[in-house]
Amino acid sequence: MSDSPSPSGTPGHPVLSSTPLVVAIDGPSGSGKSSTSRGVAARLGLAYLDTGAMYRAATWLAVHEGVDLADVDAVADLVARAQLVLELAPEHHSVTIDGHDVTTAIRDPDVSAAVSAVATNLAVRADLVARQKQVIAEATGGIVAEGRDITTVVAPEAPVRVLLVADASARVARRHAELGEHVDAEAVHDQVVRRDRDDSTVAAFHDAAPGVTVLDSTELTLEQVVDAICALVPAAYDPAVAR
Ligand SMILES: Nc1ncnc2c1ncn2[C@@H]1O[C@H](COP(=O)(O)OP(=O)(O)OP(=O)(O)O)[C@@H](O)[C@H]1O
Ligand SMILES: Nc1ccn([C@H]2C[C@H](O)[C@@H](COP(=O)(O)O)O2)c(=O)n1
Repeated sequence: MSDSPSPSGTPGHPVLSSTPLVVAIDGPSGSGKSSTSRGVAARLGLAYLDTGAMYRAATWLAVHEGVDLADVDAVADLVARAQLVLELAPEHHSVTIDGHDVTTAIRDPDVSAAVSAVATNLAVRADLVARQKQVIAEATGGIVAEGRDITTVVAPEAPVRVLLVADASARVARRHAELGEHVDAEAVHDQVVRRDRDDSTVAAFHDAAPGVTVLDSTELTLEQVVDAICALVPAAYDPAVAR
């Protein structure tokens, strides 16, 4: 609980912030960003923005339209013209691009294997970052946004910024458990380790920027991670959840 008097409050009774709460969560693949972000959003009654889903949807569209992912201009032009709609409720966050519901399809292994080619397309990044900023600015009830560059590029002024990390072995094991033991171990390793290496060429998500809280989830349960992030919320936003 804040003990410094706010402009018109008194010690211990802060004036609730009039600006919507933004929680920014970055981290490598398999660190638990999506699960954690959905949990924090549900607990705090906030919207939820999965920016990775936007890059995945853009990738799905390019593949669906038969565009060569190496043709960066063609991909950027296609994405710029695309209508991308995300449902922002944490419990059902659908993704639609140009009228196609791709909520499930964007999680397919072929999309996971190809998405870095689109995520490292700088013109696509500029386009999707602008859209992400607009979604956050329009989230009048507050929002949790997760990805790789939220704490540094998309929402660097967010009052709560977290870099969620975990040991590579834990991240690979979690993703393998999620996909099923039948999935080839090499493919899982590629989805986690190789993709992070590619992604880190355009977004700095291995080291925390100044003011960003690093949270290592390796030895924590999902619930413990959600608790730890909710505890970072300044009292000015909601004393009930800042305890
Ligand atoms: N703290 C945790 N302990 C154990 N398992 C976890 C924890 N956090 C998340 N998981 C599980 O690990 C798997 C990956 O989590 P999640 O998809 O949230 O990671 P992510 O960082 O969003 O990955 P990506 O960026 O690749 O989408 C899921 O099955 C999830 O339930
Ligand atoms: N803000 C973001 C979010 C995601 N990406 C990249 C990283 C992955 O290659 C891909 C999909 O993300 P995931 O769904 O696995 O979190 O998009 C990015 O570069 N910036």
